[in-house]
This record gives sequence, C-alpha cells and structure tokens, in this order.
Amino acid sequence: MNQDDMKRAVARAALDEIVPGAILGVGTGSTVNFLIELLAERRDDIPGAVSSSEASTERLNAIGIPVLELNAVEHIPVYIDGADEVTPQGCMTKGGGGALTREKIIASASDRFVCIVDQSKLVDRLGAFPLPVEIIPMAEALITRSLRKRGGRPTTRKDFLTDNGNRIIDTQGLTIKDPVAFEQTLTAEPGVVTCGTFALTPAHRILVATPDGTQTIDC
Ligand SMILES: O=C(CO)[C@H](O)[C@H](O)COP(=O)(O)O
Repeated sequence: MNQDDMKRAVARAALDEIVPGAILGVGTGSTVNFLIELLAERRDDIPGAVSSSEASTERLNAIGIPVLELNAVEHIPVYIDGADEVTPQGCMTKGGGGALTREKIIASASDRFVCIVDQSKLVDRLGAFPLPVEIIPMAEALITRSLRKRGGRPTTRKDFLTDNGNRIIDTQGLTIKDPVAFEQTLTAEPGVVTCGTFALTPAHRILVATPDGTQTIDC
C-alpha cells in the first residue's frame, strides 16, 4: 500500500463521520482531495459545505456540493481535515498547503475536528515539520527575527500568497515542548495572522491509515 492508497483509505473511513443533513466543514490538501472525490457518493446527505480554501471550494463545486460562507452558517457539527503532524493528544502542525488561517477559523467554529492522516504524520512531539506562520507582509522581517530568537531557521515561502493575500514563513528546527503556550505566545505577536500549531483547536478524533487498516484515536 503506497501513501496515496493510505490517504484514499483514510478518506473513505472519514465518510462515517459525516452527520447527514448537516453542513460539513471541509479542509485542504491532498488527503482531503481524496475525501472530496468520495463526497460525491454522499451528496444527498450533505446540504452544503464550508470550505477552508479556494482550491477545496473549486473541487466541491465541481461535484455539486454547495459551498456556503461561514458567516451564513450557524452550526457545523464536524470539520474534516488533514495535518502535517499530529500527536496522539490531537495537537497538530498544519499549513503545509498554506490554508492554515481559514482552517483554524473553521476548526474553531465546528463542534468536532476529525483529523485524517496516513501513519507517517503521527508523531510524539511537534516540530519535525517546518512550522508555517501566516503573516501580514510588512511584519516579515520582524517575525523572522522573532522566530530566530525562538531557535528556529525561518524562510519565507517563495512565490506564494495565501487566499487572504498574506505571506507564509516556514520555520525549521523549533522545539515545541508546550504546544498550547507556544501557540498562545506566537499568535499574540503583532503581524502574525496565525501559526500552524493547532493546540487550542485540537483534533477530537484522529483517523490514521496504516497498511493494516485505519485506526481511530479519540483525543
Ligand atoms: O494544513 C493543510 C493545508 O494547509 C493540510 O491539511 C496539510 O498540509 C496536510 O496536507 P496533505 O493531506 O496534502 O498531506
């Protein structure tokens, strides 16, 4: 079983998380792309979706699932999204695809976050994956210095703007011992829109694809 087979398998397992008749929160990335393909089978159960990126919106529209503005929606029972790293406690690093800010907003608006990953993403501690931080462009040098002070090696993502028109700084080499404190302090820095550490909006359930089947971790 290769990585794409595992992504497809975990996406299929996530179909059981859909609440029929309710708005579904949909994330971004290659694992979610497999999910969106499969959502075509469940179109009648899904009156609409809230999407975390223009890319996912386009795919949802292509299969005929209406995409609603978050401002027009009162209740999202489930948000399904991938991650770049996730601990068994549900803390994640996200934003490899650059959609972290909208992802965090929808995660915070949803009752439950179901994280779908293949086994390569499950880690004991966050930090091996370079941390994405979305920033207001005029703060690039300021935040770069701050990330260096935290012990990291920051680089601005080349030729990339987020759906919100901002830049991303990716930082290697950070040690994130306390993800909650780390997220609180970094997101409090002026110029930071948000960071890819999801500790304040953790996953409630992780579906992990392995070659032997999909495992469920309730956090
Ligand atoms: O946070 C994300 C996008 O901003 C994705 O969930 C994360 O990058 C995982 O993507 P993939 O499923 O392609 O490995």
